This record gives sequence, structure tokens and C-alpha cells, in this order.
Amino acid sequence: MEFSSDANQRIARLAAHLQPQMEESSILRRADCRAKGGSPGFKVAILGAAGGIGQPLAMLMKMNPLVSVLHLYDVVNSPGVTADLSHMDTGAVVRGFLGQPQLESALTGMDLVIIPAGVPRKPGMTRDDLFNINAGIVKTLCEGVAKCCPNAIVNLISNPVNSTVPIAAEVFKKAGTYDPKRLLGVTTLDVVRANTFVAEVLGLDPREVNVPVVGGHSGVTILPLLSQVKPPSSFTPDETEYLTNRIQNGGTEVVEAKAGAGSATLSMAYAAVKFADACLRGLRGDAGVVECAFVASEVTELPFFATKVRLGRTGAEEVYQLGPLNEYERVGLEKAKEELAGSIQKGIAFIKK
Ligand SMILES: NC(=O)C1=CN([C@@H]2O[C@H](COP(=O)(O)OP(=O)(O)OC[C@H]3O[C@@H](n4cnc5c(N)ncnc54)[C@H](O)[C@@H]3O)[C@@H](O)[C@H]2O)C=CC1
Ligand SMILES: O=C([O-])CC(=O)C(=O)O
Repeated sequence: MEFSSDANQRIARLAAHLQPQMEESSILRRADCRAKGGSPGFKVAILGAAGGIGQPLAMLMKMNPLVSVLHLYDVVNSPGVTADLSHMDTGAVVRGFLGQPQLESALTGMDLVIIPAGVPRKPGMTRDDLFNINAGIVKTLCEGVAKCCPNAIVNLISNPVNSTVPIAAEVFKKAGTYDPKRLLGVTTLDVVRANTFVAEVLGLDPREVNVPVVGGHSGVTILPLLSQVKPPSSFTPDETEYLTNRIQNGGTEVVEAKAGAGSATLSMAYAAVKFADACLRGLRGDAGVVECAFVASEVTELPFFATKVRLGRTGAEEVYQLGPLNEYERVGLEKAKEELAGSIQKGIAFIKK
């Protein structure tokens, strides 16, 4: 039986859906054309896409209208996650990549790379206890970014963020591709938690609340600036103490509740998508896109620090100053800087050793 060329094209398209994990092929090139024609947008890779964060993050990015192509890379299970998500009737074309030999294909041509690869905490561990395993994972993945998509924006989620961002920066420096504007440590979950907990205390809808959270992403380095909450609000000393502790220990609260089954994944995926969407809106040229992130910074004497940043076509185009702090926050800032300095140095030393 003969098929018309139209029918042949349909069969090829069908095959593309049945083999979403295939790498380079004419079938996928056709899928690319479809993506360009049907759904203009950005190309996004998720590294660690089959994990607890990776899977819901991949689903939410598949639903994001700014995404035309979504690459899902992991060392396990990415074909299954890809096949599953590829059935969603949203615009983005999904492709899976499995294991180190496919890392370069996963990264080539990407505009944004989101990295939640690595091990999570168990009860009793600090984020720094993850350093020995995650530092090497982040190093390898960032070497791939430097080689295959040196102009991509990188959103780094893997813990300890206070050290993995300096590791990534050193990898990019070594490769000669470092642009501080394009490397962002994701601290959005701290802001998401702060908005939620502050809204509870104030009796407001969390969507109406905005709390800047500065410093870093671990314990006392997480510094919520309650004096700068929007809408303007005041807190008693007890409320300030309760809120600061709860925000700083939000991650531990989830680790303990999960009792050995990992750390925050669903709220983190939500936060990661909130941040990635802001990066994509910045890349598109939207004005006034501002989020907190852990970036190269001159706001303090430390080389990296989380503050509000303005996201634009080239990444973090403006890093905002801290603004006025009250006495409680000034004390918190000193504690945060002390711990951060060690974590940053540890990351730098890991690559320079
Ligand atoms: N920045 C933040 O606010 C947060 C960061 N995290 C961190 O995110 C990381 C991931 O957490 P989960 O998704 O819960 O862990 P998970 O263990 O569920 O998933 C991690 C995934 O990374 C993959 N992976 C491991 N080595 C890899 C490599 N070399 N290349 C590619 N993929 C690799 C694993 O196969 C797994 O699928 C952890 O380090 C965790 O501490 C978690 C919550 C919040
Ligand atoms: O606490 C952890 O290990 C995971 C994390 O970074 C968070 O939930 O903020």
C-alpha cells in the first residue's frame, strides 16, 4: 500500500512521539521545525530531570508557554519521564537524554539550563553534608554547559547552593566562558516560604505579600528582611524571632516531615518555575522583572550574595543594594556573612585545588 507524502509526514511525526528519547534524527529535526512553527519560545534543559524536583519541574516547564523545546537529562529514568510528559497537549516539544554520553546533545543550543541534579538531605544532615557528592556533579554538568551552551542562563538548585554557585563560576572561568550575569543560584524557595509564613501571621493572602530574602541558602545565611515586607508591616520582637527562625529552617522542617524520603521537591519545583519563568521573561525583554537570587555581587565584601536582581536579556543585569536594615537584621547580616564566607571559599577551593 502506498502512502501520499502527507501521510508519510504524519507517520514520521507519529514516530517522533513514540521515540521521544531519540537524539539526533530527521524525525527530531522535523519536531524542531514544528516547535519553531507552532510554539515560538525558548529552549530549556533540566539536568536531574528524573528526580524529586526534576519531575514536577519538568511538568511545569512543559506547561510554560515561553518554552518551545524542553530537554530532560538525567543519569537514570529520563526516557520514561520524557515519554510521559510528551503526551501533554502543550506547545513545548520534549526530548529525553540519558547518561553522560548524551549530556552534550542535551545542552547544545539551550537558552536556559536548570540544574536540580544531586543528592538531597536526610534528617540530621546539613546542606553542607551534601558537598562531597554534589560538588563533583555540578562541576561535570557545568563543564558541559561551558562547552555546549556557553551563553545560556544557568539556574543552579543543587545544594549546598552557597558553594555550588562558586564551583560553577570557577568552572566557567577555567573554560573562559564566565559571565557573572548568567549564573544564578536559586533562592526563590526562601522567598516563597517567607511570603507564606508572613502572610499567615498578618492574616493576608500570600500572593499579596513580598518578602525580600537575602544572604544565601542555608541556616543563618537565609536572611529575611522583615523591615522591607510589602505591604509595609510591623512585627513584634516575638513575631520577628518566630518568622526568621521558621524561614531559616523551612528546609529542615520538610526534611524532618519526610523522615528520610528526601527534602522539599514540590514547593521547590514551584519556586524553580517561578524563577525560571522570570529569567525567560527577562530574556524576552520584559521590563521590571525582579527576583532574589544568589549571584556574583559587590553588595557586601563577599564575592557572592543573594539580593534582589533585575533580570533582562543578558541575565542578572542589575544587582540591588540591601536597603535600610534594622538592628535585628544588621546582627543577622554579620552572622550570615561569617558562614557564607566559608561556604564560598570551600566551593572555590574545590576547583582550584
Ligand atoms: N535551592 C534550593 O532551594 C533547593 C535545593 N535542593 C537540592 O536539589 C537537589 C535535588 O533534590 P531532589 O530532586 O529532591 O533529589 P533527587 O535525588 O530526588 O533527584 C536528583 C536527581 O539528580 C540525578 N542525578 C544525580 N547525579 C546526576 C548527574 N551527574 N547528572 C544528572 N543528574 C544526576 C539523580 O539521578 C536524580 O534523578 C539536592 O541537592 C537538594 O538538596 C532541594 C530543595 C531546595
Ligand atoms: O533543606 C534542604 O535540604 C533542601 C532545601 O534547600 C530547601 O528545602 O530549602
